[in-house]
Amino acid sequence: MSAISLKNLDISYGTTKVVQGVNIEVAEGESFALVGESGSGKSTVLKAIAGLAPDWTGEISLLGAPRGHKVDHDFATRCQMVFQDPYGSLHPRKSVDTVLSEPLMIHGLGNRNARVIDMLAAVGLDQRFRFRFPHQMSGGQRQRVAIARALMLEPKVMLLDEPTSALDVSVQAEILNLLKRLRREQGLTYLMVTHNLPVVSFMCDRMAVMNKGRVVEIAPATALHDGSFTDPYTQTLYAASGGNPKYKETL
Ligand SMILES: Nc1ncnc2c1ncn2[C@@H]1O[C@H](COP(=O)(O)OP(=O)(O)OP(=O)(O)O)[C@@H](O)[C@H]1O
Repeated sequence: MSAISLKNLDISYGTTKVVQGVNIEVAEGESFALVGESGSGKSTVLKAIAGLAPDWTGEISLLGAPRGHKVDHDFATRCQMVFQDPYGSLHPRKSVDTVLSEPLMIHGLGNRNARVIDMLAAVGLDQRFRFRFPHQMSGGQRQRVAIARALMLEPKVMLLDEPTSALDVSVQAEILNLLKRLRREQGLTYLMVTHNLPVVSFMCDRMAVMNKGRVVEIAPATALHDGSFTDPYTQTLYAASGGNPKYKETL
């Protein structure tokens, strides 16, 4: 069974179709990247899976269960999204404790204190961060909180939309290492949007390359070591990236 299955997915904003005929199967436990230039439709695919893009046709399934078009709370417990900008995704007037407790309150789940304490530790934040507000934290610390919030309901699938591109390079490496560790420890599946090929090389097993709303190639991330791509657009993208620079593993 696939963790994420997209079949003949078309997505429109109004009368404009921005994603066409996307077919992707992400295996359980896999880390899969969506890459491509700005405007190619990567984030829109994630939004449709998360229920944030209203106008889509085709099939979206998560762990074997099809997604409908309505808000689906059960879906939210299995799949969560982390956004690029931790400022935007955290409410400025809510403490970390509130931000982390909310998903459990919404879903009527107990043991909030224990779970908040555990998740802060899991994302490498000291317990004193529990009663801080977003403006009292660095960008990297805010992104750790956003990741902790996404994990509060113990989802199996994480949708990561450029989760490190708003951070400076050394902090990017810290967050990528954190995501890598969490995936291993919690058996997570990742679908990650990025335009950064070194991130794919470091984090992902496979990648789909998007151009103008379509998937033009699906390749193993190891193709980034030798440039063995078949599609001309992918080859151009790879050449423009200057080869295969790397992030350092710190675990
Ligand atoms: N809310 C919206 N309303 C109308 N058009 C939109 C909306 N959001 C995105 N689009 C359009 O859909 C297309 C795909 O956008 P999308 O954000 O998915 O691209 P992307 O590949 O993720 O780009 P980037 O890397 O810059 O985030 C673009 O042409 C964009 O202008």
